[in-house]
Amino acid sequence: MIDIVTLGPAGTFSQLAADRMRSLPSQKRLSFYPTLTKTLNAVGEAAEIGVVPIENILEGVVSPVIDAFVKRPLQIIDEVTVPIAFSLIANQPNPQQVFAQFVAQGQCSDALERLAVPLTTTASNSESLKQLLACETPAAALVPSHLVDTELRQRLAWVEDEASDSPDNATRFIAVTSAAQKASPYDAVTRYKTSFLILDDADQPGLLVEHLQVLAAYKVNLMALVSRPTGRQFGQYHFYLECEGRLEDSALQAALTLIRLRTQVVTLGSYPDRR
Ligand SMILES: O=C(O)C(=O)C[C@]1(C(=O)O)C=C[C@@H](O)C=C1
Repeated sequence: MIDIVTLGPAGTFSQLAADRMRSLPSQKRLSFYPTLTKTLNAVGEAAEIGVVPIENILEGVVSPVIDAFVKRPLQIIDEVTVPIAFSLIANQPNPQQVFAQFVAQGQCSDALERLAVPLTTTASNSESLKQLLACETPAAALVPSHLVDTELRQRLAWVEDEASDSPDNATRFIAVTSAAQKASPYDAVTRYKTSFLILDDADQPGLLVEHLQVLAAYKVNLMALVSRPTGRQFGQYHFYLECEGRLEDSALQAALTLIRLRTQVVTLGSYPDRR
């Protein structure tokens, strides 16, 4: 039995993602951690694999995950995209506050604006439901629609389904293992992608352009480029990149070797492209 950690409590979209991640065995033991940082810290310690969100189609990258990679690089071994549907629910007719997870707030901004009550930020969407159920004063919560079953509906004052800003809302999740563990073997028919970090330790004019020109010269197709502040000085950034292909591909290898001459590159693994 393989041990997997993800964001809890049970019922998060992260749990759905762990259940749907193709390369993970169906026989697995899932443990839940209260925050994304704690989940990632448990990988390689309490569990072999972690499942975390990396990008939402409306909100962009999940910054705590990218920032955690800068501190401790893990290996991405697989990804899955999960459609995200939210319901806004209330325990009594006139809610005076609303519980909502920090990433979910940005995905349901219209519904929250219409409700116009103070927000209490939670660490996960299941936590928002838990807090609402424990609340005795009139309150609302933004919760995953798959958690609002018939029994819960009967206990609520009202339910607004389709609370996302877009019906196309979706989040991409990744499965990560500690760098010491080996990723699953490659096969010839699967399309792969590779993630890596370029760490800013030599800020100078044109540095990013030069790195991108190297990738272009070797015909490495970029799929994502995200900057995150280093937290040390304004204007200093780390970059998270995704590109087509595997680390073993000679073009990507050559490009990264050249980029490494100028700055620090941290590879985060090659894994199946499940778009
Ligand atoms: O709270 C959850 O249900 C999660 O799985 C976390 C998370 C995230 O942080 O991105 C995942 C998907 C949704 O986009 C919103 C929240």
